[in-house]
Amino acid sequence: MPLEKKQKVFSSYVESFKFNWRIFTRILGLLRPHWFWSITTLVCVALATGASLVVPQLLQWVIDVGVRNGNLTDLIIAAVAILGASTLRGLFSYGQGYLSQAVSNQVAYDLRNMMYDHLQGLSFAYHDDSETGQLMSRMTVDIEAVRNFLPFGLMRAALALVTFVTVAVILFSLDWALALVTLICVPFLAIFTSQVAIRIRPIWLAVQNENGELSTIMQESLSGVRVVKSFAREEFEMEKFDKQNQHLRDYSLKAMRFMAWNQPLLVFVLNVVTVLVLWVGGIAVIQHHLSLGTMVAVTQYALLLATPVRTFGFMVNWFMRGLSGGERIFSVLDTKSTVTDAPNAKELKNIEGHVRFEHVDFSYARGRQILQDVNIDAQPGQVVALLGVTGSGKSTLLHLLPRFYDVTDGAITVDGLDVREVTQSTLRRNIGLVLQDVFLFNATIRDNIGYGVEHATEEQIIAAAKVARIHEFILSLPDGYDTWVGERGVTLSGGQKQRIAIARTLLLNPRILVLDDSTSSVDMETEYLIQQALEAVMKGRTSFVVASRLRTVKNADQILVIEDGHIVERGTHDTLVTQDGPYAHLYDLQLREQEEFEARLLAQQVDEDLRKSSKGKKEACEEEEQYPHLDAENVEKREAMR
Ligand SMILES: Nc1ncnc2c1ncn2[C@@H]1O[C@H](COP(=O)(O)OP(=O)(O)OP(=O)(O)O)[C@@H](O)[C@H]1O
Repeated sequence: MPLEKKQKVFSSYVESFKFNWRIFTRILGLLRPHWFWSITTLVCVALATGASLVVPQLLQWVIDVGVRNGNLTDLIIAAVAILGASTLRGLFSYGQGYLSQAVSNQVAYDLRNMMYDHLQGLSFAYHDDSETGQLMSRMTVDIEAVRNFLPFGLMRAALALVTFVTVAVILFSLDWALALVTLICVPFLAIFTSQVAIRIRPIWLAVQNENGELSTIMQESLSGVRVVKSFAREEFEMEKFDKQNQHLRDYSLKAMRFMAWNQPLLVFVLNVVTVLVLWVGGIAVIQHHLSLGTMVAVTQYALLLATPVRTFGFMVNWFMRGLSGGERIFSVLDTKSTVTDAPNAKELKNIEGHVRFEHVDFSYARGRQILQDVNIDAQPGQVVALLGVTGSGKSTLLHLLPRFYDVTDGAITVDGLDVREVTQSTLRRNIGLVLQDVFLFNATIRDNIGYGVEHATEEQIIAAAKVARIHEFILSLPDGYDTWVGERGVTLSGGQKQRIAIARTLLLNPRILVLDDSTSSVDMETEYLIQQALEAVMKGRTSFVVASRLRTVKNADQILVIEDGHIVERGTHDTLVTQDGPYAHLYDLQLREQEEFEARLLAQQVDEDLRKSSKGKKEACEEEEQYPHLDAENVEKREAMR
């Protein structure tokens, strides 16, 4: 190999060693809170090793002194001492086994919490880029690898080290020549093990990555099972899964093949050492250079090395697996959230709800500019409706207010305070959100409505459900508020989920409301009910509403028309509808049909009521009370249609 290449290989080994060392010391750092039990475990390791090392010494003594002198008392003393040492060894081994498992389970518990808390704290931008399956595999498979690293990797390594060092010292004190013969395997083991460790590490990392990929595929196809089935793509999904499964199997087999070579080779080396000890020691005994007791003791010590040597391969395996798991875990833990609380972040309390967007620009991490020079001044209690074609940036704009993402330029203020200067928790507590994708937890309806408010009372939950017009429906279910909604609320219709989400937000009683198309999947009648409720709820609260429904737009204090990230028009319905601008265009395109449909629907309902009624005039008056949302314009239209 040319010198330059050799240097390259060497420096890559050094780099890999440094990297592994860093991960190793970080894993060791996880033991810091459990230092007492970790040290107790090490003491148990040392004592168990000590107890087992006494036995060959006793054997030497009983052969060389007791047997030679024919002293039965010596034999009895040796037997009792050996039994005692064995009992102590058993007890300390139990302590070491139990404590190392207890400590490692505690570390795994801490890691799971650290990872979960960290993931909860990471911004939307991180979650946009990461795969759920990979994160889940880090939370399970990788943490398990670190958990096993401690008892099977670290403790065994400690045991092996203590045994090697002590046996070496004792052997040299007994007979230096035999000691050299016995320990001849050590340099071989050191080189061999480091080679195995360096090669097996990337294989384990690949196994763990493939595992994450497999989890991602599984998670995606299970949560998207309806799409898979509706497109009859089961075969495709099965093949995709099988392919990934094959990758995982192949990498696992590669790792196992490596380890399978490792084990017999180590045992072979051990057997060669035993034969050498018997050969060299036997000749020395025959030539009277060595006592029989010493030779038996040396053979026993060589055998004592057998256990750590035999499990060396196993230990290296767990060691490297733990390091790969640690690397994947720390890469998540080291990720800094792009949205964090400022060091002196203030609490946002008792706000009025004056919201301003000042020259706001925004683009997602890797992409074009989505919002440009957005200016909004929403006075406390105002309703701001956002209108625009799909992809124009309405949801993005709403996501900036609770700091799901930070603006790229400009500022957003609440009561004059920049949202980046207040704590995220108090900011979000003041903003009630009903997002486009309604997400319900796999819990009861009561738990879902009460999600945002700790210790919400039954009365509060029912009151919110009533306002969101979902109470009657909930009562019609056999289990009422105790009905389990299934994963993501799968047992409910889109409209029912939305109303539960609205109730959940109402319970928060926020000063600022953000409603992203929250009534898009409800029928007209339900929408009226919800909108009536929301209008009452919006009173006194600053509200930002993505409007795809007529009533929201008409009643808004400000309508903002967004086109390709710019606000291109603003005003009220009455002013904008008369201008020949984008609003009038969008209104014609999206809303006029709704208006006419509504008017027709109402006219039909009223006609039906009148037909059914024997007291026509009286019914007509009642009808006005029944549909308070019927504005003058609709009444005119209805009359005209009649
Ligand atoms: N997490 C994201 N990462 C990168 N780009 C995104 C992300 N979310 C949205 N976008 C892009 O930003 C632009 C605006 O999207 P946004 O969801 O704000 O539009 P919208 O007006 O709310 O659309 P719709 O009415 O369909 O909900 C789109 O081009 C979209 O592709």
